[in-house]
This record gives sequence, C-alpha cells and structure tokens, in this order.
Amino acid sequence: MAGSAIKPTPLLKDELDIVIPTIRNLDFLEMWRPFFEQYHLIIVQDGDPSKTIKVPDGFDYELYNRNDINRILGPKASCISFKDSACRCFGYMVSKKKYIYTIDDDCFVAKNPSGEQINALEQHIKNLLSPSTPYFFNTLYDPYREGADFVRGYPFSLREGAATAVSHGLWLNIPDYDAPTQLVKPLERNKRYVDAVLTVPKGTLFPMCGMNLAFNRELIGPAMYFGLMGDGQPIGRYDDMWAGWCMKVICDHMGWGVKTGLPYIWHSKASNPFVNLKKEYRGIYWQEDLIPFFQAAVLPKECVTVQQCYIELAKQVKEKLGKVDPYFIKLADAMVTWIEAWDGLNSSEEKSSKQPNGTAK
Ligand SMILES: O=c1ccn([C@@H]2O[C@H](COP(=O)(O)OP(=O)(O)O[C@H]3OC[C@H](O)[C@H](O)[C@H]3O)[C@@H](O)[C@H]2O)c(=O)[nH]1
Ligand SMILES: [Mn+2]
Repeated sequence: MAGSAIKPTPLLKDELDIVIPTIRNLDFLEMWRPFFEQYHLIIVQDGDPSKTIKVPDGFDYELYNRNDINRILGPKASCISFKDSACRCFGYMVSKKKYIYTIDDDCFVAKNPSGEQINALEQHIKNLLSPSTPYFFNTLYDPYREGADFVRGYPFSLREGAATAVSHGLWLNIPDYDAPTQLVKPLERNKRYVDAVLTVPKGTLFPMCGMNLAFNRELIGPAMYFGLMGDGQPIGRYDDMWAGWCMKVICDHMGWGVKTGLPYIWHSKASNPFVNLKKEYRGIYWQEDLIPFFQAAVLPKECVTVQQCYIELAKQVKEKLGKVDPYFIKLADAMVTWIEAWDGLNSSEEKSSKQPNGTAK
C-alpha cells in the first residue's frame, strides 16, 4: 500500500509568527487551519482583559491581553494603543521570529478565478523571499515570478533587485475604503481579482492596510509601529497608514523594497461607516499635511539602522507636525517610547543590526 503522502514542511515554518489583533473568539482560524496550523500565532487581545478569547484546538499560540502588555512594558505600555487594532504591533515587538504575517479576524480564505483556495501566507512568503524592483518599473510586473522576466530595456545593472521588506496583500468582497467612500458606496464589493504583484516605486508613498500584511521583521520591524489610536486618542483607523508612511520613507532610505498585490483574502465584515467616520475625520484633513511631510522627509546618511531612522523621523514629526496638532507631539514621543520598548525586549544582536540594503553587520 502506498505510504501516506508526506506533507511538505510549510515555508518558513519556524521563522514566521502570525499576529492577530482581536476582540472576539477566533473561529475564523478554522478556515485557515490548512495554511496556519503549523505556524506559531501571537494573539493580541484588545479591550477587556477579563474576557476569555476562545482559540480553536490544535493551534500553537501565545496570547497577550492589556494586563500582559502593561506587565511586560511597564510605563512604556503607553505607546501601545488600547481599543484599536493598532495594538497588534505589540505582537511584532514580542515576536522573536524573522518574519511576521498579520491578519484581521474577519478575513477569510479567498478563492482565485479558478475557484482554488488561496494560501495567502504562502504568497506573502514568496513575495518576501524574492527581490523587489523599486528603482525601475518592470512593465510585466513581478519579473521574478514563474513565467515572467525583465522586459527589453530593463537595465541589467538593476536586475538583482532589492531586498523585500514588506508584502502588502489585498481584499476581495469588502474593500478597505475610508468612511466617506463606504457611506456613498455601501453596497460596493471588490470582485476584481488582479493577478499581479507590484513593487511600490522608490519615492512613492501608499496607503498601507494592516489586515493582510507581511514583513521581514529583522529588516523593518522597528519601523512597524502602528501609531497611537483608539481610547483617549483623537483619531482611529490611521494606525496602519502611519506605519506605512514611516516604513516606506525608511525602506527608501535603506534601499529595501515594498510589494503590493497578491495575495487576496476575503474580507467579510464591513465595519460601521458612521463609527469609522468619527474615528477617521481628523485624519482625512490632517493627511493633506502629513503626506507632503513624508514626501519631503529626508533621513541623513548617518542614519544607518532602522532604529536611528525612526528616532530621526520622530524628531521631524515633533518639529514639523506638532504645529498641525498637539497630537503629533504625543505621537512623536510614543514613537521614541516604541523604539525604547522594542530595544528593551529584543536582544542586542537584533538592535540596529541591519545596515542599508539588508546586509547584517
Ligand atoms: O477595538 C478594536 C476593534 C477591532 N479590533 C480587531 O482589529 C481587527 C480589525 O477590526 P474590524 O475588522 O472590526 O475593523 P475594520 O474596519 O474592518 O478594520 C480595518 O480598519 C481598521 C484597521 O486599520 C484594520 O487593520 C483594518 O482591517 C479585527 O481583528 C478586530 O478583532 C481590535 O483589536 N480592537
Ligand atoms: Mn474588518
């Protein structure tokens, strides 16, 4: 009788943590079981720490609630948001793995046009393990993908590409629209599956959504602070945007790449647009000042580690955005606290160990 088929070891099985921010039971994991079960989960329980979060049997996980965050970080816990999905960044900080995948608990396995289930984690890993092309756009999209390559006229001097720091996935069904767009298009669903992975060009910012996101934690982890949102803050649903803008400025400075496109997940729940509008509205006008700030941000060549870049960026935020609103002074301080907390929890060999273009010291 043929031996039972030996399951291949999942890619990066012991080098990647899956971080999930949650306020609800994690039944959604049942659908992801075939793809996630062999990976370690870091669950960041938001809201009431006395509530018990049910995790389906068979998953290997660690769970942190607000009491744990306060116990582990002490006063530095002030930089971790409460009552907002931004709390997920605590999971990035406590992880000891090289890679992170973060997903929301209302995101499910999507199907590609052939009706096959999409292993989003596997695609993110492929994105992270293959180079990016931030310096010159390849019109046939990802040149490192099976069945594609660099097109005529693409400089050979650039074909080695850059290390990939971030892989930004997309969403079928409920798209990540802001509240005003949700309000005017309440029934709009994203049915368009685009079979492409693009590198976001150097010098270009983009709106990073945290619901289906993977990154190389050893490269860019210290920059992935999801900014102060939720309880006691004047703004919400800009945590991932803030992280994305800071991250992209630093990746451009360090010579690393950021990809967006595949994989898709199925986003099932539209959050309340009126609640979202209350959270977002200041951000909708502040960002008209924030984007030019990040577009103009220059990091000195002396900043050779992500921590140094991040501290420098926090200084510029305080100097230049403090006049937009005092919130940005608080946020700049929280950015510094985040780095202090990150370095406090992570071993010295991880501290500022990454030099530009990803080579270790
Ligand atoms: O106070 C909270 C509320 C929610 N969560 C967890 O965060 C994840 C996202 O929550 P939800 O799906 O309800 O909100 P969305 O509006 O769809 O999320 C998008 O916008 C906000 C963020 O940028 C998020 O990344 C986007 O996906 C989910 O896992 C909740 O359990 C929380 O931790 N605390
Ligand atoms: Mn959602």
